[in-house]
Amino acid sequence: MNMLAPSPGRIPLLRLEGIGRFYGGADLPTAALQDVNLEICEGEFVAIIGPSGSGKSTLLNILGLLDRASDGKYSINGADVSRMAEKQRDWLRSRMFGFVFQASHVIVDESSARNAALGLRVQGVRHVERELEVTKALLRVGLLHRAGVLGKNLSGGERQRLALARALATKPRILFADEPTGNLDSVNTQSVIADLKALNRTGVTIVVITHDPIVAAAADRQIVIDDGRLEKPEALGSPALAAVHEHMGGRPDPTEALSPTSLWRRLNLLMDDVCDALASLTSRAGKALLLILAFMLGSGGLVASVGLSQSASAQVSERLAEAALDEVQASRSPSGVQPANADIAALRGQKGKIEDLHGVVAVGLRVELATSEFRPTRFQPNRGIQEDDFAGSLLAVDSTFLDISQAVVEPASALALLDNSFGKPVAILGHDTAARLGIPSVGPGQKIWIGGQPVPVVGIVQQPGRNPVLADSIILGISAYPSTASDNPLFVVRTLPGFPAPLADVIPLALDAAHPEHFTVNTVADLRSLRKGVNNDLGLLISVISWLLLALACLSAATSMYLTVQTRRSEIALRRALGMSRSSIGRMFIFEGLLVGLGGGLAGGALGVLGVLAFCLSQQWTPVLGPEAVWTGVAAGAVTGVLSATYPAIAASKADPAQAIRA
Ligand SMILES: Nc1ncnc2c1ncn2[C@@H]1O[C@H](COP(=O)(O)OP(=O)(O)OP(=O)(O)O)[C@@H](O)[C@H]1O
Repeated sequence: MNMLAPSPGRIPLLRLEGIGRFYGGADLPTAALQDVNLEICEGEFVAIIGPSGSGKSTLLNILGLLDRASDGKYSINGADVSRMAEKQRDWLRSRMFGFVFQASHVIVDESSARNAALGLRVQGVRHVERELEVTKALLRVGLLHRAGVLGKNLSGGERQRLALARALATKPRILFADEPTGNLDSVNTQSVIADLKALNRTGVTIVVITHDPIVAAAADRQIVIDDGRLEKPEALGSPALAAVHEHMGGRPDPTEALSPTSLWRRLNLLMDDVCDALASLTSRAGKALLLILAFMLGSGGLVASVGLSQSASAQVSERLAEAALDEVQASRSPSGVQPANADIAALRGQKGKIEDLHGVVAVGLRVELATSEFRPTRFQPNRGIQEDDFAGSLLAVDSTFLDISQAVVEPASALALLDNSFGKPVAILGHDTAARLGIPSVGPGQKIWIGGQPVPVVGIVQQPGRNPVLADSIILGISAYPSTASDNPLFVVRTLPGFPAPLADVIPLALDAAHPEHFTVNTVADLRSLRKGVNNDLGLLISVISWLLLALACLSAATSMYLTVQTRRSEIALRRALGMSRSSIGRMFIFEGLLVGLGGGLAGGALGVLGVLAFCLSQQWTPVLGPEAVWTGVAAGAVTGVLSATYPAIAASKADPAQAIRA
């Protein structure tokens, strides 16, 4: 039967007056709908039919508040919803409407039960109630046994029934169905028709778009649309309807139901957003893990770098604190007169002058030689053996210098050779250097080459004491060192406790009474300020690198999330269609970013702490890692996670449901 006019005695639930929908610019508009007048009453089963491109989906989208008309007025239960705010339209969709779309939109990575609960979740229904309603709805469409199956593993017919269950669960007043039997065989088609009819018998208004004559015939009324116009335009406001309105005592405003959202409901919705974000991440576990890894590297690097610089700083402080009480270092001022090759006798003379001063315990001598000039090698040069350049320090020292440094040298007898090696140079290796050169212990015939000359290795520094540089040095005896004019000898003076400051003034005078300015004396206090400077520079460098790592993690996560938003367009459209607000969609993605960032931050924090512990253990340092370093890592992960999700979240919340649902 073809009933173009509403049956008398029914309530006009939906009313379109002069509705037009135009696409394209103002200069060349394309009309998808023109001057549509239509009334649909409560409890009706209406089929909208017409050729392809005639405007059926456009009409359904306007009726379902997924799209806004360009012209005319749309009222629901008498209230004009054409200019209604987006939030109120979302609310009406979630409370009054159910949707079954042509492509049987379901969230493919979520279970049937979660899919069926989506509308209830948007309504803010509590979990216990939700489970009950979902069970009832799945039972009704015969899908309860498939409750745990993922959407992607359902057949076309099952997906269509799942979409129906999702709509049924919310107990809608109106069900909009766009080609609900489009992809189904005749058995499934009959089953969907039976479901729709049964639903209609319970009082639900049904508006269905269909090409299928069997579905159209099942409806009470067929509305034919062609080229954007109703084939038989309806006269609005029939006397029968006016009487009904009068009987109802005016037109109830559906917005009356928009009660202020309670705090409890808000919290509930927020928790749901977090659960959605979690579910979405766990259903794409591989991708989520990669993102977490990116944030983990960034924040782990940050925690490790903060911890390592703190530990290194503490290590240096410890050594300086030891030295501060009883050590000064004297050297020629840069402006001082450069002598001809500093001969060893002259140096010993100067050393003696310092030793004679009151408060001096011992004086060590050290000259740093240029490795570029002396080119230390393990094997004889020019014999075709390729060796890396030596990266440590090449020092010429006397035994007192090593004593003052509290270095442990094995064998101890090697120390004496430093001061007198019978005119031939000898070398002691720092233990790192020895390991690198493949000389684990001292033995007959062990030698290295310096300046093209063989130099026997007579000892190994097992512990560098106060002077960590010694571990990575080649130490020559000062008695036979090849002095050059560019050398600047350093006198390291061990003093009685408390004497560094007065000796700092006296030593230059003792060395050259006429020109004390030719000598500079550093107390360890001076070195402290130097250390501070070095630490600041080092800390800055490390934190710049770590923030750079985090920024990269943020960028890669933002790109990945943006791509995810694109692939989830139909899911986003579905959520919007079911009444989820734009802000809720945005929040869901922000929470995804937050969770990924937090996960990465926590894992990175743990990794950073372990890294610092392992490094400090290997260096025999005391690890120093304040809790703020760990929290910085976690907070950095969380903040960058949210930042990375911001643009994708905005893009997701702006998605137009009417457009995306067609995809
Ligand atoms: N976003 C859009 N921009 C431009 N034109 C559009 C847009 N959406 C729909 N149209 C046009 O509006 C007209 C009506 O489209 P609509 O999808 O409503 O038709 P339909 O009857 O549902 O078609 P079908 O049965 O093939 O799904 C068509 O000519 C279509 O090309």
